Amino acid sequence: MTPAARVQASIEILDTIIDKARIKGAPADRIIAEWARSNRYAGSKDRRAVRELVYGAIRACGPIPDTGRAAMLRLAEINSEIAPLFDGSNYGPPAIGPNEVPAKGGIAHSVVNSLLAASDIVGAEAGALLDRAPLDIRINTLKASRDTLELPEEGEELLAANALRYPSGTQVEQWQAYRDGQIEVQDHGSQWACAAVDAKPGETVIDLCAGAGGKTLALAAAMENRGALIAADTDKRRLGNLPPRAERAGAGVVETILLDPGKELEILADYRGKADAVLVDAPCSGVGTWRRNPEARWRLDRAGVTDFAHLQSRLLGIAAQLVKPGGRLIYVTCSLLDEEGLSRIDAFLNSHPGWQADTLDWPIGREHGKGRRLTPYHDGTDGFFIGRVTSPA
Ligand SMILES: C[S@@+](CC[C@H](N)C(=O)[O-])C[C@H]1O[C@@H](n2cnc3c(N)ncnc32)[C@H](O)[C@@H]1O
Repeated sequence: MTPAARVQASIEILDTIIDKARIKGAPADRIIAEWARSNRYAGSKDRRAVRELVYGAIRACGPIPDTGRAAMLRLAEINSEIAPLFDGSNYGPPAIGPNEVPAKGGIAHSVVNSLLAASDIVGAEAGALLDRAPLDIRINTLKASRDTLELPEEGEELLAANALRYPSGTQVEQWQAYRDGQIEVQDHGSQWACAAVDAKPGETVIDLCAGAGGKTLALAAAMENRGALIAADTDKRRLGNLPPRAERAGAGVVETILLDPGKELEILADYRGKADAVLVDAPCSGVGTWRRNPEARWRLDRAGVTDFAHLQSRLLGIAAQLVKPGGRLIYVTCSLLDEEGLSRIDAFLNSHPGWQADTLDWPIGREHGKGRRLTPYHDGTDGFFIGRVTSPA
C-alpha cells in the first residue's frame, strides 16, 4: 500500500469505529482486526501503519468526530507528515478542500470533561489518560523466578514484586518464556490491585468479575496453587478464555463458574460466608484504560456512569455475602471517576455496619477517600481506584 492508501484505509476504518461507538457496538481493536482479515493484500507493515494512524487520530480527537476524514484531518494538524498524503492519488484520500474543518481536539466531550474535573482529573492528569501505555509483564512465580528467568530483552524493574516494563509494542507474545507461561502481560497497576487481595496459599478466594482471568492468574501465583480460587463472570466468551490461559500459566487451582446476571448468589450459594477474600474487579466506564482504548471515551455518557455505579454497588453487596467473618473484600475499578470509585466504597460502608476500610500503605499511588488511586500521570500505570474492606469478625 502507498502511504496515501494507508491514510484512506484508516479514514474508512475510523468511519466504522465512529458509527459503532455511537451505538456502543464493536470496539476499535475488533474493527481494525476485521479490516486486516478482509484485506489480505495489506502486509504486516501496512497493518502496523494503519493501526498507528487510526489510534493516532482517535487520540487526537476529543469529542466524537463527525467522520473518519475529519478525525484524520485533526491528526494532520499535529502531524505534519499527514496533510501531503491527502493527494488525490489512486486509493489515496482526495485533496483537502478550502472549507474542510478538522474534528475538535481535547480530552473528551464536555459532559465527560466535567465528570473528570469533579474527580480532580484535570490538566496533566487528564492529558496522560491519552498517552501510549508501555508494556508491563508479570513474572509467573508458578513457573519462573525473577532471579533466574532469562528474557530476550532487559526490562525496567518496577515496584511490584514481579513486574517488568518494556516499550509499547514489544512483541513479548513471541518470546518462548511467554509461550511457556513464565510471563504474563499485566499492567503494573493491575499487579498492585492483585497485591491488595493479599491472597495466601490455602485460602478460599473468589474473583467475582474474573473476565478472561488477568487478575485470577496473579492470585493463583500468590496462592502457590493451594486452596480454592473461584473465577466467576457472567460473560461466557470472556470466561471461556480463562482455562487455556490458566493451563499455560500452570494455575491448576483455578475453577471457573459462569454466573447468571441477577442470580449470582444462587449459583455461588456454596461459598456464602466462606471466602477469605473476594475480589470485585467491577465493570466500569474504563476511564483509566483510555491509553489502550482511547475511543472508549466516545462511548461514555452520564447515564452510562450511573448504570455502572448501580451495578458496582450491587456486586459489592453480593461479594459481602460471600466473605466469611473477618474476611476481605477488595474493590477495584479501572475508572478514575469518583462515582465509580471512592463513592462506591463510602456507600458500601454506610450500608454495611461493622465493616472497616483497610489502609493500603504502598510505595505507589495516593490515598483517595477510603482507598488508593493510581493514575497514568502520577504512577505510569493504568488508572485504578483500589479499596479493601474487612468484614466484622
Ligand atoms: C473489569 S472487567 C474484569 C477484568 C478481569 N478481572 C481482568 O483482570 O482481566 C469486569 C467484568 O465484570 C463482568 N461482569 C459484569 N456483570 C457481572 C455480574 N453481574 N457478575 C459477575 N461479573 C460481571 C464482565 O463480564 C467483565 O468481564
